[in-house]
Amino acid sequence: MGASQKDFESAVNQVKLLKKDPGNEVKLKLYALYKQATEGPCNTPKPGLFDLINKAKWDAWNALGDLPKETARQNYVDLVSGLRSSSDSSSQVKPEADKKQAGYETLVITSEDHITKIMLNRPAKKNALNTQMYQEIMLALEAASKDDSTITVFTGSGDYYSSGNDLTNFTDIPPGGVEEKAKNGAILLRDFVDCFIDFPKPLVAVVNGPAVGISVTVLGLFDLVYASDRATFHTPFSHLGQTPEGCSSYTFPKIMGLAKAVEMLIFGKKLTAGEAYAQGLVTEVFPDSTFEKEVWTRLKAYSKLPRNAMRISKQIIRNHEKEKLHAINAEESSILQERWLSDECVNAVMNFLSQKAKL
Ligand SMILES: CCCCC/C=C/C(=O)SCCNC(=O)CCNC(=O)[C@H](O)C(C)(C)COP(=O)(O)OP(=O)(O)OC[C@H]1O[C@@H](n2cnc3c(N)ncnc32)[C@H](O)[C@@H]1OP(=O)(O)O
Repeated sequence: MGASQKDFESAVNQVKLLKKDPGNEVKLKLYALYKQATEGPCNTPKPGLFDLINKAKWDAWNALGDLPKETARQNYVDLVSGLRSSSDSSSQVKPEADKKQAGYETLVITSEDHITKIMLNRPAKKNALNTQMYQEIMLALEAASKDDSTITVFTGSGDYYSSGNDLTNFTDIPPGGVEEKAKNGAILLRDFVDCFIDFPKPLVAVVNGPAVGISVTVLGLFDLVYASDRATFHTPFSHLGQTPEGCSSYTFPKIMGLAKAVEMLIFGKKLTAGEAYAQGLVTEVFPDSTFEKEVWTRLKAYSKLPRNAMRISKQIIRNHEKEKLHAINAEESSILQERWLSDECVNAVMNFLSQKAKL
């Protein structure tokens, strides 16, 4: 028998009493199930691109399609019951969690010296970007665009900057099947890259180690890229049956010339930090032993420069390309939507996952 209206109302009240913040992804699920259970299928207009929070909520609700109200009610009650037991058994907060700005699970965000630092924080997975991390980065960029920092910095925790798209993202197939998965992936990719195209303040990448895939391609949209001499830059798209994203099909030829861009984007040549510097993708390379110290000293000095002058200069430098970049992003995302359904891509991802499977 399904959950009664009383069970549902009691679950709604229990959510307010949870000891531990369940994180954005779970909150979105709760929101979507609540709306579906009380109002049925999503019936409101899609919020605008920059209304990130309401758009994330709308996407979550809309993704439930025609799920019956009774099933949504039951799923809501089950989800809350799971949260209650995990909240009760883990009320001892880990020290690491204390440091993180509330609401983020895959990032550590700090603000100091007028610098907002967004640190990718899944070191055990080489900071691979899972769906939650893409969403949290979009929220973090929106918040950073409005806070009182002058510059925003991305970096990675652990030995990698980022290993790119989390290939296990491909395994979580929704009820609508692989076509729906590919469609959702293309929407996520497009929204994600749009946030970088539109980011109004100077954006800096502190590339502390190897970078792969989308963590490399979006560097073409950053204003400064500082790299440790341990960093490498790798875009193995053909190996994965995939194609370039992050506007790199446009920015890379522009930055490094067609020949070198082709070597990276079609043939998957991995660049050292020195090579990436020589080709204009990296602003400056530092010895790993002094990387953090040198880079942060530099950035702290830059962060004292007048905020508005920097923002307006960025606008002048970047604005005339914005429309073009949005169009390129849309095109790259829609090509990838097709690619993700191809045998070439499916086989490459299966190959990675089966090699890594602990059998
Ligand atoms: C929705 C938007 C989509 C946008 C399109 C984006 C495209 C891209 O970004 S394409 C690039 C995708 N990335 C890759 O192909 C890299 C895959 N990973 C690797 O090749 C290797 O893991 C490595 C070279 C990055 C590191 O190798 P190694 O030093 O041997 O370390 P491990 O392989 O043992 O990694 C430790 C741990 O992390 C997991 N992991 C690392 N990267 C990924 C990843 N990209 N996706 C999923 N999982 C990843 C790895 O599986 C290990 O996990 P455990 O076995 O559970 O410890």
